[in-house]
Amino acid sequence: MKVIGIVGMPASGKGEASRIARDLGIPVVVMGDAIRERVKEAGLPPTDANFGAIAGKLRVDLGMDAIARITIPRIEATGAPVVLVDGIRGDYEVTVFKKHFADFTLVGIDSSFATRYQRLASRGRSDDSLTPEELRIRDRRELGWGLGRALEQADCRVTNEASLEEFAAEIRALLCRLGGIEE
Ligand SMILES: Nc1ncnc2c1ncn2[C@@H]1O[C@H](COP(=O)(O)OP(=O)(O)OP(=O)(O)O)[C@@H](O)[C@H]1O
Repeated sequence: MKVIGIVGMPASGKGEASRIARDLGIPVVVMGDAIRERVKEAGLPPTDANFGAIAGKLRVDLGMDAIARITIPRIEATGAPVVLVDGIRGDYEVTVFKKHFADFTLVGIDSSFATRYQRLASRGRSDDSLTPEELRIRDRRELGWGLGRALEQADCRVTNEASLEEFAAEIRALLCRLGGIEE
């Protein structure tokens, strides 16, 4: 099984990369879904603060790599030859995946703060930050989990500063190459 991990700052384009993977027939396992399910089970509203609190608690209770360990069976359950994992937030998680999957490639996505803020403001998901200060807080929280160190471990980097079409074409070509899929 080939496993491709996607890592990037909030609103850098990970979700778009996942959508392109699905279009190519590559199943996508979103690490945040395990958190979303737990927030729902706890009867809490789906806010950024609640996702952060539950994710933080899992890491305190079960270790910094808890969410990666919870995600491994979900990846294996797809039984697919190539799987994309979205939502890596820390270097501990990268270590878990590298150790568990012999063929693991980490793709880093780079977008500037200004670009991410602009895109987030127009996305309007229930947990989207709407002020620059809130995005700064989200960035700091994720960097605190080791996101910067995870990005440094990326096997390849894609910049997402131009149009969605350009980004999509670059991601599609990369996923085909990594997954051994004909374009
Ligand atoms: N190159 C681009 N041009 C225009 N819009 C883009 C581009 N890349 C991403 N977007 C849009 O920016 C928003 C954020 O992108 P996306 O949801 O993929 O980020 P993310 O990294 O998954 O975010 P999060 O970390 O919050 O889950 C989305 O509405 C997406 O459609």
